[in-house]
Amino acid sequence: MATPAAQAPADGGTAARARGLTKAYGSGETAVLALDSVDVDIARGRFTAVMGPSGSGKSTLMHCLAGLDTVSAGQVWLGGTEITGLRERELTRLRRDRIGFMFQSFNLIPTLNAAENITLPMDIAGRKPDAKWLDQVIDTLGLRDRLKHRPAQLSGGQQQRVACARALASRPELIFADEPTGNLDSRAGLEVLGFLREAVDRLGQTVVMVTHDPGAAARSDLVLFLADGRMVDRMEGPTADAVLERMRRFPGGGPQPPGPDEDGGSAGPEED
Ligand SMILES: Nc1ncnc2c1ncn2[C@@H]1O[C@H](COP(=O)(O)OP(=O)(O)OP(=O)(O)O)[C@@H](O)[C@H]1O
Repeated sequence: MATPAAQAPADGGTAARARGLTKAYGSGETAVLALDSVDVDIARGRFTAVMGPSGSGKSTLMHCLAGLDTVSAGQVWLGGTEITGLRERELTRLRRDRIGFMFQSFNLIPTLNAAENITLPMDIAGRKPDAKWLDQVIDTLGLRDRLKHRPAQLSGGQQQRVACARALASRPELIFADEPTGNLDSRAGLEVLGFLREAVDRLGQTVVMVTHDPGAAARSDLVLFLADGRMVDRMEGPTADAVLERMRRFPGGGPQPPGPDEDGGSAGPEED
């Protein structure tokens, strides 16, 4: 089926929307259909997790929703703006002004201190941060006494908190977090998830997080499940056990939880 026409895009309650989103890599015999006609609505002011087996298309979905990758077919809107079809220059500006990013590797600049890292994207854009908002973000993330520290002088969890503050600094319409706890031990990971949760609950932000960790997904409001490039299920009000159980039903056995004696076993029964 052809993708639907560019009709009324996002309503007030939708931060991002995709219709018929299709992404193929390569061509001919080596072509991979990473996303196969995905329809998705990301609700404003909510914390949405994206899960699925390895290779199911989670990162590709995030990249296409964030305008980091082109689509093969279908349409994507950020708020009321259709981003499919925008030129690279417009996309760069849109990403800079309207989206915040957090990655597994914190991507901080080693020579800048925490405060400078937090405001760097805005500095590059020539925009002045809203001082009141920035104060609120810094206090929410507990970074007040770390602002003069450079990344090497911070723990992994603190570095990810700085990355979180950087993503929040411009008060973006949408924050994309790709495995934000992937490089953290379980305690620091839980802390960062707590801050993302607070960013949604206290600061009214919208977060989309790709994760392999059922415990992390349990902090979200809604889990979307991808398999073979298709949106196959959704779970409101997830618990770690329910997510783990759902993942186990995928062929191949679901997520890759850490080993029993490693940190990060947040899929355990104590976690919720
Ligand atoms: N640049 C690329 N070139 C070719 N194939 C790609 C490329 N990026 C992703 N793919 C393929 O697209 C499919 C989806 O990949 P994607 O990284 O989105 O999955 P994922 O669910 O995020 O996986 P993981 O959980 O392992 O990170 C996979 O089969 C992958 O091999």
